[in-house]
Amino acid sequence: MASGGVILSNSFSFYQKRIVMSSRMQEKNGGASIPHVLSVAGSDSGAGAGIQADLKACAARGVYCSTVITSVTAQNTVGVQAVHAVPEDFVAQQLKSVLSDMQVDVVKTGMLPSVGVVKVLLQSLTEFSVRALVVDPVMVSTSGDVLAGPSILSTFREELLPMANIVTPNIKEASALLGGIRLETVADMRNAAELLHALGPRNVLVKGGDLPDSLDAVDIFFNGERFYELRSSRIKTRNTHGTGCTLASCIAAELAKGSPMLTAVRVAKRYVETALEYSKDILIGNGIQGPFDHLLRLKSGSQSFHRKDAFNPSDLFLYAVTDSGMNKKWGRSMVDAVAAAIQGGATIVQLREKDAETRDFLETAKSCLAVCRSHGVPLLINDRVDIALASDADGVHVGQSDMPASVARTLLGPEKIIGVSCKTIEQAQQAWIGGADYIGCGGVYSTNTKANNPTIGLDGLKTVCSASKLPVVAIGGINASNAGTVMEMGLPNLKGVAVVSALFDRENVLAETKKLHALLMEASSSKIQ
Ligand SMILES: Cc1ncc(COP(=O)(O)OP(=O)(O)O)c(N)n1
Ligand SMILES: Cc1nc(C(=O)O)sc1CCOP(=O)(O)O
Ligand SMILES: [Mg+2]
Repeated sequence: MASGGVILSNSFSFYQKRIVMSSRMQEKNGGASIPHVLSVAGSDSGAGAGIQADLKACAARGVYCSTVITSVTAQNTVGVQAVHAVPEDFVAQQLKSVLSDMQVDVVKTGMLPSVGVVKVLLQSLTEFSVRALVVDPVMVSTSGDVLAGPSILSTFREELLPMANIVTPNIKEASALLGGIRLETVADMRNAAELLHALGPRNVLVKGGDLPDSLDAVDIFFNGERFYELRSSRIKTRNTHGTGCTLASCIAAELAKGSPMLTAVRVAKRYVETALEYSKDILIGNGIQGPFDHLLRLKSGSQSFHRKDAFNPSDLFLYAVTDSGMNKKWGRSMVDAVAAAIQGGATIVQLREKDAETRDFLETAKSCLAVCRSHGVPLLINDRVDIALASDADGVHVGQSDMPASVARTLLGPEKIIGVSCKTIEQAQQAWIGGADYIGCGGVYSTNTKANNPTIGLDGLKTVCSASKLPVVAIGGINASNAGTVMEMGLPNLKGVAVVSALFDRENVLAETKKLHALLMEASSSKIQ
């Protein structure tokens, strides 16, 4: 065992052993190994910190996380109400169960409530080799509750820190580990990092989040040779419960993936910053310090998260597809055009901006989204999955030469809407397999809006509709004079019509949309399914 770290993290012998082991396992089980962090920490019933935060952080970073629970806390956003320590021999049993069976890359520690638990852990680490040990020296919760008594300090200093590849104290913890020295400035933090490093860990990260009077959050990273001042903007939010656990877990996760230490720290900091920014307004619990959202999904005000159904096929009834050329020609902005279409009865909108600069497209998408959201009308983006993601639009529409639906689904997740253009039964089948929500089928009639677009006619539409497992919207040359005919055919799965020029290559978008809407209502009153 190398001193000052569990095992040489870049040791050739480790990698050799790992490769041999994993290829043997792969031969045996036909599987691939994935980076693995073992979290040895306490449970937080409020799930903002502790084991629960570690699991979420590792999941968010794409790393497997196993757990050894050292203590069970009754805890919420107000504070820690009770602590129940897990017996030391049972902590030992959990360690053995995990380490004897699974190839753990990195061990990350959080709440270690007794000297006995630290010793049990150290014993396990001599029996089972891992690549790195990340020590988050949890002593006081963010609410101020004491989670590890002073008796443990000397064990931390003398036995645990010398084994650590990195230790990540906040200012209070760094001060406690160093016998109560005052830490009030960045210079004090540098000094503390150096003193802590002398205790044996290979790297030290002193977190300055609690440093008074600083505009940005400064952390000091010291690797024994160089100091790094890692600065990030201070995010104003009550939702900071669990940031320490998360940061340490994220460092462990990046190390498990093979990153060098400084990279792992930088990535972890950026991840925590992003998560805090993303969840700065969410409200969970009534206490002064709330949890944040590791998976960046609960963003306050995000209508898409709260949407009950990801997609309602009847939204395809009157599908307005924009065209910037047409709107420019008639001297109106995209947002005004979309607002008028919605007012006239459009039930779904697609932004089809073929020539827009990316930045302009994104801004337009955001503005149109605000209008659509305020009316409960879904907004899809034509072709550009990146714009859909960046604007948080409700989904995308892709064609046969765009990104495949299955890839778009992977990128957008299960809740977004995906539409695919199909002219044949095979394409419709493929769209269904790829995870699309609906298909656009055309050109039903010839069109000047899309160049070189083969017309499949009403017969082609009928063929695809009859075979489709997905709802269908008809497109191509549809206007007030033929929409009734299309809908009155009563084709299976046909839910509506998608229209560009009949709405937007007109002077009065509102009036044209109203007219088409009324026609569709009439035609569908007996026919639409
Ligand atoms: C509802 C709807 N159906 C079909 C299309 C056409 O998509 P695609 O084939 O990708 O062609 P472009 O629109 O990208 O030129 C559509 N946009 N919407
Ligand atoms: C964008 C588009 N896709 C089509 C397809 O057949 O897949 S036809 C088309 C253009 C539709 O415009 P208009 O309503 O002005 O005819
Ligand atoms: Mg396309």
